[in-house]
Parts: sequence; structure tokens; C-alpha cells
Amino acid sequence: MAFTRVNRIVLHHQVLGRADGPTLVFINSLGSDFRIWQEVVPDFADRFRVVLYDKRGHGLSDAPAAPYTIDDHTDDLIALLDHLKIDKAAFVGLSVGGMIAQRLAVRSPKRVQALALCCTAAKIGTPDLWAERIAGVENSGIEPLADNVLQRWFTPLFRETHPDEVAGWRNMLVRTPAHGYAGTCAAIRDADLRSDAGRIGVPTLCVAGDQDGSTPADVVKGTADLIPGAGFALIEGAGHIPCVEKPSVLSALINRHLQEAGLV
Ligand SMILES: O=C(O)CC1=CCC(=O)O1
Repeated sequence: MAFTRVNRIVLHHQVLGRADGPTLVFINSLGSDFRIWQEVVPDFADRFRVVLYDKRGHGLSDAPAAPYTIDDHTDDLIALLDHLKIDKAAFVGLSVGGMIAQRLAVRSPKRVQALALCCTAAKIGTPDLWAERIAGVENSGIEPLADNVLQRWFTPLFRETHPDEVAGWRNMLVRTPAHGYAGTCAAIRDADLRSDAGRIGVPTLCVAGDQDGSTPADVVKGTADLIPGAGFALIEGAGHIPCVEKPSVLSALINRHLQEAGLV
């Protein structure tokens, strides 16, 4: 793993896998760090150079003062790619990570070879919902929200059968800096990428979890319908974080998409 200062903040990242392969970049969701991809990465590292990073406000990256915008997050990703001398890559974005990927595809189309947009949309939630979440976090931190968030992240079956894993992922969530979390909530609150969607010109697959309480399948499908030629896949028995709950199913979908896009 490595730390690099870009845009006046330190970003935590890791590059692994096949150094001479095509590049695959994973972008995280709200309240998570790049450990959530650990079950998925081995399915790609034999053929791809894999890049993982913690976006600002999360994980071991710096958490500058809130609020942030999706363009702040996109600027950070572009600066990290510049630093790593990556001129083009495929991107897998989860939730707000998928919003960052959508924005990148419009701002820097030459850099994007393919997109896998997981449990995400061009617009997530409502301004009121995010304002309430931000106020809660500013007043009382993440802890009081955590159990509700976990109900959206994971299905009842997973929570019942994997209590220790769920407790560990809960630790990751509540240890996110409160202002980093709130800063990214503001980015989601202010982002409406629906007018960008029609300008995405790369092979795109949108993936939904059938029990996702944050970006329900119909919302993900609605975004797929806005992106020219985008495919849509539904994972059964998955909540909002399929890379943890259904990693091999998610990997298979992404692998097939990248093959169809001609990357491997
Ligand atoms: O916290 C949630 O509800 C899940 C979520 C929404 C956007 C994101 O990145 O995660």
C-alpha cells in the first residue's frame, strides 16, 4: 500500500496484480474503505493491474473540511491516475463510487475504457434525506445511524449468518471520520448526473442487489436506461455491498462485461 499527496490531501491507495495488464480501478461507497474489495480482487489480479484507493474523508486518506462535491472526488481520482501514470482504465464504482465513475466518464472520456456501476444511480436519494443524515452525523456522529445503514448494506440472511463479519464492517463504518462521511453525504445530496448519463460513451454494466435498501433495483435500472447501450444485471440475495455479500457473483458479472468490452 502507498500514500500519495494529490490536491493537497494524502490519498491511501494500493496497486497490485499484473503490472503489464489492462488497469482496473475500484471506487468505494460512502462509509467504506478499500478493504471491501478483498474478496473480489483475486478474481482480477491475474490479468489486470488493479488499483484500490480510499477516497477523501474515508479509510486512511485525509479528511479535509466538509462539504465535498462529486467533482472534488473526481478531481482526486484524476490526480491519483496522473500520479500513477495511468492514462486509461476500466472502473468499478460502488454507490457514490459509481457516481464518481459516471462523472469521470463524462469529464475524461479518453481515460475510461469500460464502466461497471454497482448499486448506484445518476441520482441517489433526496436532498431532504441527505440533509437529515448530515445533521444527524454532525450532531451525534455515525454510531447512532450505523445499524440502519447495515440493514441496507446486507440482507437479513447475511446479517443472521455472518454476525462477526457484520460487526467488523460496522467497525469500519463507525470509524470513518464523521466530517469525511458528512462531506461525502453532501456530495451525494448535490449530485444529479441524469443529464450526464446520455453522454457516457463506453461499455457500461449496471448491477443491482435485489435487497438493496439504498439504491433499489428499479433505481439502478432507471440509470442503466439513461446510459446508451448499458446492460443491467440483478444479483439475488444481495444488499448494497455485493462485493462483500456475493463477491464471486459480482466478479463473474464484471469479468464477463470486461471480456465483452474487449479488455481481456
Ligand atoms: O448509506 C447508505 O445508505 C448507502 C449509500 C448511499 C450512497 C453510498 O455510497 O452508500
